This record gives sequence, C-alpha cells and structure tokens, in this order.
Amino acid sequence: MAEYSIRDSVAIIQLDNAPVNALSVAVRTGLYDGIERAAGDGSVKAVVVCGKGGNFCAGADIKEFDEGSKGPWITEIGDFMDRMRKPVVAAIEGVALGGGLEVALFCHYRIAAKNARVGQPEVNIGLIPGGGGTVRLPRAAGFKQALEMIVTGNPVRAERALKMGVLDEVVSGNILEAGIKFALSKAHIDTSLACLRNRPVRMDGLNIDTKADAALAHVKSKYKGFEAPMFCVKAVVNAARVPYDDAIQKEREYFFELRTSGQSQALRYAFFAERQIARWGLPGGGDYRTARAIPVRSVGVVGAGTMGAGIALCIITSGLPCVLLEQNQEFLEKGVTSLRGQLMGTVRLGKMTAGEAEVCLSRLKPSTSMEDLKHVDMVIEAVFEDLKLKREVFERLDKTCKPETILCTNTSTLDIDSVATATGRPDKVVGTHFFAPSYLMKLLENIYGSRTSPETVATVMRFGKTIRKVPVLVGSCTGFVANRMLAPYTAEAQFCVEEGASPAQVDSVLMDFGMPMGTFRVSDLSGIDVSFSIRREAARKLGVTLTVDSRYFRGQRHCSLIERLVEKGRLGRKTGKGWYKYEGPGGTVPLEDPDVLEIIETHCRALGIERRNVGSHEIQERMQLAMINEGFKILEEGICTRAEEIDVIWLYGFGWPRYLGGPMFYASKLGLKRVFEKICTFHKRFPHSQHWVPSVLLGKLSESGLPLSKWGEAAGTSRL
Ligand SMILES: CCC/C=C/C(=O)SCCNC(=O)CCNC(=O)[C@H](O)C(C)(C)COP(=O)([O-])OP(=O)([O-])OC[C@H]1O[C@@H](n2cnc3c(N)ncnc32)[C@H](O)[C@@H]1OP(=O)([O-])[O-]
Repeated sequence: MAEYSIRDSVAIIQLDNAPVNALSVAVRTGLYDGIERAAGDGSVKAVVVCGKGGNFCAGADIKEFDEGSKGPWITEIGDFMDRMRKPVVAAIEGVALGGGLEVALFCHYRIAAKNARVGQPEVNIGLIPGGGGTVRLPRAAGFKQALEMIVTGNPVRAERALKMGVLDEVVSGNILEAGIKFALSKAHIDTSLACLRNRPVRMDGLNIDTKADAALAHVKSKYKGFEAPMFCVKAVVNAARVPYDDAIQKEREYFFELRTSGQSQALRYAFFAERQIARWGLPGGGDYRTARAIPVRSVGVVGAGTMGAGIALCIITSGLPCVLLEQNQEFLEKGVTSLRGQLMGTVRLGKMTAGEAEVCLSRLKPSTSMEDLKHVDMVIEAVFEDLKLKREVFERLDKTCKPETILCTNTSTLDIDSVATATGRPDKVVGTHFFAPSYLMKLLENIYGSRTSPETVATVMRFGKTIRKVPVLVGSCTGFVANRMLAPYTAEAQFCVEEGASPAQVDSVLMDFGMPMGTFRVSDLSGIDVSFSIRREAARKLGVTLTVDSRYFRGQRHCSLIERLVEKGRLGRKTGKGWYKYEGPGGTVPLEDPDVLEIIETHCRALGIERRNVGSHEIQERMQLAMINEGFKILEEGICTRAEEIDVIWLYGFGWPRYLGGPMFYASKLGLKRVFEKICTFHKRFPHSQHWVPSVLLGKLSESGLPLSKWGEAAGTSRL
C-alpha cells in the first residue's frame, strides 16, 4: 500500500511494503490513488513520493510475477504524473531499483540521500526494465551510461547518479524534510520543463547506428546464452530511434515476452533460492531464527598451501585480521608469496588499488607458532586431506585456542565427527568446504557434525557472508553435496568416452549446454593425479589395488582411463598434457590429442569394450540425470533440506548456467515423471552403476505433481 498525508501544503505518498517496498498491486494502486488525490486537492502545491523503513523501493514485487498483470502499470501512473501541473519529487533513501527507479524517473525531480543506490537490475532476473526505464533513463543519463546500467544491472551510488544526470540533488539529513523543502522550491515552475518525456535521448555525440551494432556484438559475446541483455540493448537503441510513446510500447512488448520466458522464470527462481539458503535448521533442533552467531573478530588459518593462502586472502580482504600458520618458514613464505600474487592480480584487474592491497596485507600475520592462535575467535584448518593429520592438528588446536574458539575443517571428503572427536569441544567443530581457487569461488559448503551446536552453525553461516561467499549448510556424508553429485556426473563422462565419445566431444556438449567448462578440461586444470590419488586412497582403505585393467571397483563399473593417463605422465595442464595437449601462450590452449585417442582405443581393446557412436544427447542426458538422481537421494537422506540448496551449490560451485536455475529446477522443468522413467531405463541398461539406482523420493515425487518448493517437505527432511 501507500500512505497518504499532507504537510506544509505538500502531499506525501509513502510506499509501504516491508521490507523493501516492492511494487505490489496494492502499492501501485496506492501510489496511483495518492497522485490522483493530490492532483485534485486545491490545497496541495506539490507532491513527495518516498518509501517507508529506509528504502525507497526495490522495484516490482517479483513474487507477483507469476500471477499475471493486475492493478495500474507503472507507465500508467507515470503518464498521469507527466500531465500533472504540480511538481512530484522522488525522495530516495536506501535503494531505488527496477520499477522503483522507474517511478522516480516519472517524478519531475529526484533527490537522494548520500547512502542511496539507484539501478535497473531487471536483467539479473531475465527481464528488461518494463516500466519506462529503457526510454526515460537514456533521457536522463545519456545513451551510453543508461545502456551500461541497464545491461549490467549494476546499481550506482547517489553521487555518481547525480553526475550522470539521474538525480537533481544529493542531500544529507532527513530525506523527507529535504523532499518537502525541495518540492516547495519547485512549486511555481512549469512541470513540463522537468518532464523526461519531453527531452530527447542524450547521445553525447555518439552515432546510434555504429553504437547499436557494437553494443549488440559486445553483449552477445559477454553474456553468452542469456536472452535479456540483448533485449536491453534493443530496447535502449529503439528508444533512441523512435518517438517516446512508440518506444514505451515496444519496451512493454519485450518485457512481457521475457516475463513468461523460461530464462526469466529460472533467474527469478535463483534469486529466491539464494535467499532461501539462509533459512537453515539442524536435525537436533536449533535454526537460523533462534541461534545466535558468536562475533568473529579475528581468524586463524592453518596450512598456507594454495587453499589456505586463498582462504586467508578472503579473510583479510573482507576486513578481518588473520593469522596464517605453517609448520616451517619455507612453506610459510611460499604461502605468503602465493597470497601476495593473488592479491596483486586483483590490483592488476583494477578491482583494488595498490594502497588498499597494502592495507589488506597489514591484516595478515604469517606465523609458524601455534601460540599465535591462542586468542583468535575462529580457526580454519586447511592442511592436507588426511584424517590422521587433521586429527593431530585439531588436538593441538583444542589445547591451544581459548575455549570459545570455533574450529573449522576445510575438507571435501572427511566425516566431520571423525575430526571433531579429536577435541574436547565437538559442539564447536564444523566443516567449511571452500572450492578451488578459494579466493575466487563463491561457494562455501558448511557441514555440521552430529554434535555441532546451532551457535557454531550460525557463526559460520554469518562468517561466510562476511567474507563474501555464498554459504550453504549441508549434512555430513561422503563428498557432501557438491562432490557427491559431481562423482556420477564425471563417472558418466568417462563411461561415455570408454563407449565411443571423445573428451572434446563431451566437453563441447557441456559447453553448448552452458557450463563454463567441460569436465575433462576441469580435470586437466585441477590435475588428473588429484583424482587418481583420491581413488587410490579409497581403494587402499578397502584393501583393493586399482590398476589400468580394473573394470569394477566394489562391484561397481569403473573406468581406469585416469590410471592409464597417470601411467603416461599425463597429469593435466601442469605437465602440458592430460585429456588434452596444451599449447599457446603459457600452455593454456587445449587441443585434441591423437595420443589420447590412441590411449582410449588401446584401453578399450584391452578390456574388450566395443566402441560405438555416442550421440551428444545421450552424453548430456546420462551425465545430468545421474547427477540429478543423486540430488534426490541427498534430499531423501536429509543431507540437504531443500532442492534450492542443491541448485545454489551448483550455481556457485560449478557454474551451472543461472538461466537454467540449477539441476533440480532443470529436472522440474523436464518433468519428474519423465526424469524418473529415464533413470529407470538407464538403471536397467547399466546395472553395475549404483548411481542409476532410482531415488525412492524421486519415484514418489514423480507421481505427486508437487512443486519444487515442496520437495524437501515431501522428503520429510524439512526442519523448519
Ligand atoms: C512493473 C514494471 C517492471 C518492473 C520490473 C521490476 O522492477 S523487476 C524487480 C527489479 N528489482 C530487483 O531485481 C531488486 C531485487 N532485490 C535486490 O536486489 C535486493 O533484495 C535488495 C538490494 C533490494 C536488498 O538486498 P538485501 O541484501 O538488503 O536483502 P535481501 O536481498 O535479502 O532482500 C530482503 C527481502 O526482500 C525481498 N525482495 C527484495 N526485492 C524484492 C522484490 N523486488 N520483490 C519481492 N521481494 C523482494 C527478498 O526476497 C527478501 O525476502 P526474504 O528472503 O526476507 O523473505
């Protein structure tokens, strides 16, 4: 809704829809009614539109998008304002985003508090601004700057918006008081002079034809696979070419076309999924509503290898002091050099100044003495993935650190309890699984053990946000969520290669689907020897020796191509050859290698595997469905409590194309009945792959027709 009041002959319309005053039907109706009322009230000289609770407005209410169009559209409210003879002033604090900025652009004037941010982020949810933004912003900010704001979706701060011409004034102090004062000062000025409709698009000397072609080409390559950025360009270019009303009409057509598109649905889903993951609960009780995070003012990182150094870098760049610990000076110096190198990389990219980088470094305390961890609030252990070693480290940490210190283990495979029991404080032990490269990858899988306390979970969840990661809470199991799902995905890729595909073919199928990189290129990048050691270690524990001839491991189908590559010294990019051979500058360009194809052929001949033509569709289906089936098992076991958590993990851990929502969302769009039937068929065809045993939950859901948001509940794993 919108509250209407009058002060000093100024009508005040306050948008009111907590927490961000999204433009629901009620808010738009309230705004329209308020403007109409002020226009007809002879005692009112001017109008101020503002927002309640510290924000102007975050745009259309995204939750209402699936309900069709009801109530007045922003441009209808705007047309009314355009005809008003009384000045309407937008008084902005907090954010004016999307439809919120569009409302402001319909006002005759815009003032903002210093803390305000304005922007058109619709592109992030697969849309273009649909309430006049593509037509009015270029009239205020000029074609180039408006195009940049609309295509990137990045908001700008008040001072910059003022320079761009989007705002008329930036004020300090009470925004409403400033708005009333400003409105009264304009009460006698002809409003048509301030009306953006009456101004041409500012081209600032640019030629629209050349600019349009360049912008389209740029957007096509930069936002590969995304539909909305192209439409943004088309709409803004059109606004520069045709009269105002025609441009508004075209913008609306584009907006409605995109609103019902699969991409926008997926991107809107991803928007809410990211917010859902903050709502966690523990099986033993305690959740995000009741658990209090312990303040973290300093952190220690044990292990200055690539992972540890990257984690320490995340910490110091987020403003926290960090002790980086290594067992000896040589390893410590190596770690600090690697951290410095990464930091300077961000300086070179212009993301930080050299001065800021120095400030970050001043927060780092390299050390070889565990005593330096005595007073820190949290320690993240990032030593080699070896249980015995980790338990030793935890025993020492437990003895050294103050009793309140939270102890985190950066592990991708180990059971949290088996580490926690090395301490006398298992309630304060938790897993924090960072992804390589740890400074850049946004995902943080936080893993609770059976005795991890709600306060510890609340602390690592908040800490994740502090260091600008996307923290997702998951239960403990082999591989947790990300790597557990990755295992059948990569296994199927290798089986497809054994059966007749080439690594390059598999990778191109994945890239065409929208993944940032194919699985074989990823394997080369992270090192084939890494997967080799993990497999060998797992086999060793079971008393089995894996050889190049192993076709089965624990009764399961096994592809031993990795063993063959390691035998030939093909460890990946670091050795210049792996699944590919690497050439070009710095040996970074992957080329299909006839030697690898020969290794694969020999391998298949030796094992009697008949090769055939494996089609792209089959590759995609097998890799994705095997992983999706695992996702349902994860839900079924309560390792995750919502499908959204799994999707966020894939978006941020593996770069699943955001415009496809995530694997679970993708499954919902394919239809669970179809997904289940396909998985059953693959299970019959490949009986020696555990990952094809259909998930019981999936079978149940395939009959139920329940929407994705209810899958966790149906699994009985929801804890809220
Ligand atoms: C009509 C003409 C065409 C117009 C089209 C548009 O405007 S398209 C829209 C263009 N606009 C955008 O794309 C802006 C999208 N929003 C944002 O970028 C950020 O939310 C923020 C910067 C406003 C606040 O960031 P922050 O980190 O401070 O907080 P937070 O992110 O956690 O959000 C708090 C709560 O508000 C909720 N919520 C937020 N916005 C909307 C919304 N529009 N709708 C509904 N709900 C919304 C959010 O779900 C969360 O709810 P929860 O989980 O507590 O139940």
